[in-house]
Amino acid sequence: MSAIPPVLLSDEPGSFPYSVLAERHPAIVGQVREAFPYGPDQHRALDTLLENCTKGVIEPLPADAPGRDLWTDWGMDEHIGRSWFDIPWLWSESWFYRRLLDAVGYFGPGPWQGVDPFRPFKLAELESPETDEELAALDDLADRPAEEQAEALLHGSLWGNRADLGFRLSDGDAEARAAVPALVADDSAALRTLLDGADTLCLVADNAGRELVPDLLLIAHLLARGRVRRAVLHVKSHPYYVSDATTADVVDALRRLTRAGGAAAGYGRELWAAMADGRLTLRAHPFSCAPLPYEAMPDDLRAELAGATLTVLKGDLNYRRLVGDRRWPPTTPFAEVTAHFPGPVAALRTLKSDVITGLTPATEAALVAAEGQRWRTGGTHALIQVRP
Ligand SMILES: O=P(O)(O)OC[C@@]1(O)O[C@H](CO)[C@@H](O)[C@@H]1O
Repeated sequence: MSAIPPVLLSDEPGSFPYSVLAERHPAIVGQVREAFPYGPDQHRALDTLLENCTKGVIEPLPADAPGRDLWTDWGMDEHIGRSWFDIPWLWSESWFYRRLLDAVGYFGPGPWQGVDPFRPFKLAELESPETDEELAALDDLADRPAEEQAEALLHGSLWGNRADLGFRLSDGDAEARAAVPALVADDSAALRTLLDGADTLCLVADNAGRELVPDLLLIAHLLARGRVRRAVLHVKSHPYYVSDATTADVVDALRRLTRAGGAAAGYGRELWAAMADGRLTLRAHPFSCAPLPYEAMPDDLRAELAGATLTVLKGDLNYRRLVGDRRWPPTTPFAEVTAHFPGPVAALRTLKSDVITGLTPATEAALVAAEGQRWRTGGTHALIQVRP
């Protein structure tokens, strides 16, 4: 068993975690503020949040705040009074989204209850010409052999993870940088074996829009071909990390598909029918927005995932939560750091933060020789890792 490195904090100026707290979060506050005709109370609360998240300390949730008990279970009391930069990065990031939702009145009561502050950005992406193009490409794919379709849809879902609005906010050039198609780790053969004839596939979604659409297409394909009997799509219980998918985002994506025409509409109808007959279900467990690694998941979720043939975790944040948000030596075996997970698990992720495991020494050496450490955070590399 490898030695366990400490969890990532955000206290090192110049590091990626530091930039997220010092730059990305203030930028998100600014964008949300501009996107809605908020009133003076909300503007004041956003000012307070901005000051607090960059210069202040963790302050307790009010006694009557919704979800306060959960946050107490998730370690709030031990962080109170400490700088956001000195506590685990994973924790302070989740806290930021929680406090942002408080500031705009998301948890209510009041007229802004349930109004997703990120919805305008998510909808803009769903309506973008890029989404049109991606959906139109499905018409050509429809004539290809089933295996080729499955492969294309799997890679669509994987690379869809580049479409992360939080990431693009703090890295304006991200989209223009060319992706490197060769995966840094590729267990897709093991993934195919697990998916073939699977009873239950749990897919833990990441971003809405241009990531969720290909996730849904992949699920539709697997269900329609009978490769998977049923699928459970785990989404966030509330808006999170800007573009993370909620139930409302699934509904928007399904509507987008069904009105697209062509092959896309066929996928949309398949998914709509699968929702109706129970082959596709949604799950929004509160732990989906917890500031903790999956190793700490509660018993009910553990039991549920233990019953799945395979759980596929999408994206960078889920990867961090799966392996623990630690600076592992990159060659630490993936199977070792995911041994805690209650069943077979796969990660589909583009690399957008420092955490990485499961590389061969040769792969790591080649990446470092070519790019220094930029490959870790640039969003140009991707991986498929499986622990059967
Ligand atoms: O999980 P996702 O959408 O793939 O990526 C999330 C992300 O943009 O946000 C985190 C930093 O704020 C990092 O894990 C990563 O850069």
